[in-house]
Amino acid sequence: MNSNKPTLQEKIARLRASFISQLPKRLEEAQHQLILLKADPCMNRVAAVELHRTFHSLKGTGYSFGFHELAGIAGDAEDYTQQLLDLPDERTPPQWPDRLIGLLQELASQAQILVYTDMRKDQPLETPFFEMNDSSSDKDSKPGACNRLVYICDDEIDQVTHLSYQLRCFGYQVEHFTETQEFDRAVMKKRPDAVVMDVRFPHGGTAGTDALANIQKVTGQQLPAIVLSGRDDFEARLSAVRAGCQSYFTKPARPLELATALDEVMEEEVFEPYRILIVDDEPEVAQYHSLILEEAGMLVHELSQPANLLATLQEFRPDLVLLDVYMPDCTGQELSALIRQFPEYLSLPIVYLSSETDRQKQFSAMQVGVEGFITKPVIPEELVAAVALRAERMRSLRALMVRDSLTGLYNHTTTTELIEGALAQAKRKQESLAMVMLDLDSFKEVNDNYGHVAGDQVLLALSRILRHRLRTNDIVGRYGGEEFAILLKDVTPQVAFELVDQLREDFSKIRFSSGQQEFYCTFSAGISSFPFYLRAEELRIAADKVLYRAKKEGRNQVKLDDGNE
Ligand SMILES: Nc1nc2c(ncn2[C@@H]2O[C@H](COP(=O)(O)OP(=O)(O)OP(=O)(O)O)[C@@H](O)[C@H]2O)c(=O)[nH]1
Repeated sequence: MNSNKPTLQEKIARLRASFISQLPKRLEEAQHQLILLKADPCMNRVAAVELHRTFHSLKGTGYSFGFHELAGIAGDAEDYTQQLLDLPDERTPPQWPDRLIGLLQELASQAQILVYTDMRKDQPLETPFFEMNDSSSDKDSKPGACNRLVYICDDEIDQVTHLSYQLRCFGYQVEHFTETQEFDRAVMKKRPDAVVMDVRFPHGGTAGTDALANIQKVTGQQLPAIVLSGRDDFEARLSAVRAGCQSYFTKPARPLELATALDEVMEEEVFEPYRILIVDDEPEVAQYHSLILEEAGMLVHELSQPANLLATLQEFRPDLVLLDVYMPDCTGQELSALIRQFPEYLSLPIVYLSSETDRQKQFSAMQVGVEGFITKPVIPEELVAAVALRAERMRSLRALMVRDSLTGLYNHTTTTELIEGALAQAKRKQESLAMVMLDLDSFKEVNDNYGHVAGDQVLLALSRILRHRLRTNDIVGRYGGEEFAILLKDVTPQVAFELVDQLREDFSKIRFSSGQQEFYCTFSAGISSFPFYLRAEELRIAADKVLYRAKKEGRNQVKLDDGNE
């Protein structure tokens, strides 16, 4: 029996994901139709009708799935194509190809944003009896808003006040309690995203961890929690394990370490299922393996017709392919070789799932760049483990292509592409944008005085602040070594200035440590804006120029471009 039957929400989520994955292909087709259209001086009506249909379908499906931005552009394109179709040939305006090319470019930018967003999308939390914490929607709407809610429970008021202050600098919304009873009441009223709990309280040596264990017992749900305690003995640590706490820190608190641990416990709740493609000509066999993997939380697509493989790869975007070796139309070996003909699938893990036990035949079948061989009948746990391990590696590899490995922010190339896309969108919506170039001050000295590892901690802390304090639809990238590029959407230059200046102030108060030494760090930033500058490169140069001025005038400051540089 399949206990993992997808809910309606999950089915819709799958359909949305599939729509997103198909977008590049659809837009490619539209581009092809446009080329045909352009090639004919009298406008090829057949291609125009086809193009109209494509825009129409993108609009309809886009709205159905809630992609209003994309659907809006497709709607404009549809209207414009309809106007062209309604005109007699001799009255077609000369600028029509440019207008359509522009709209198509906007659609491509929008599609790119959706694809990236889809790669980093979170699953909603299931909190049936707690009041839903709606702070994430704040984050999307208000520039610079704090987001994730952390409860700190500790009876040492000085510790708590200082730690709350530092964690707020990292972008958490923090509430603190000095008594466990007060903490209990707050949790039942509003579930936090994570908890920092002390162990010892005046009324009990392990009263803090006991309170957490009790909440779990009463509600049946585990709160993501870490311990920060003055105790460092076996009993205290064991009580933390029993209360389900993921990390244990001893006082004094090191805010960056705690922020990192908090991120980890919160991220554990985010799970995007591995996407597995099973190619097997026997549907029942495919279904059986599919059930095992689905039971382990994976998303599985079964394919019995190898001829549909390429289309399926493109649409389903699997993290791994499980291939039967012997099929009537072609062999697994041939299919693997075919997959490897495409550069984009060179790193896609392929694993054979076959009843072939002859080691020699297995070995020769793997010569075409196949990762592994699992023999039927499978042991379910082994199948799940082998697939999960390889799929995870594929995920990490994909992330590497888009993100900077140290900070997890977008890398230089991705940042530049996303900024171009956002600019096209702002032009269409006639919204303002702010571009921020941000650079750590005297960072060489930090490395020289406290070591490269400490320098990396500073980079991590700054990226964490940027990620948490900016809205999810803002673009934050690591542009170079100690330089960051940020694009703030739909903000006036003044609002952008105030926001970045507040970040600067908060960041300057974060206490870093390296061995016994403690130090603080600052950054300088330059801001330029659209529509004052119309092109991405102009925006960057202008922001860079004022950043240079901020450095020259003493660092630890933000400068706003006024067009006079
Ligand atoms: N720890 C660490 N340091 C890095 C990384 N990338 C670049 N850096 C260092 O960043 C420093 C940048 O130094 P400079 O360009 O001289 O600038 P600065 O010392 O920050 O001085 P100003 O920008 O003028 O305030 C160099 O020492 C680089 O080695 C990294 O990933 N980790």
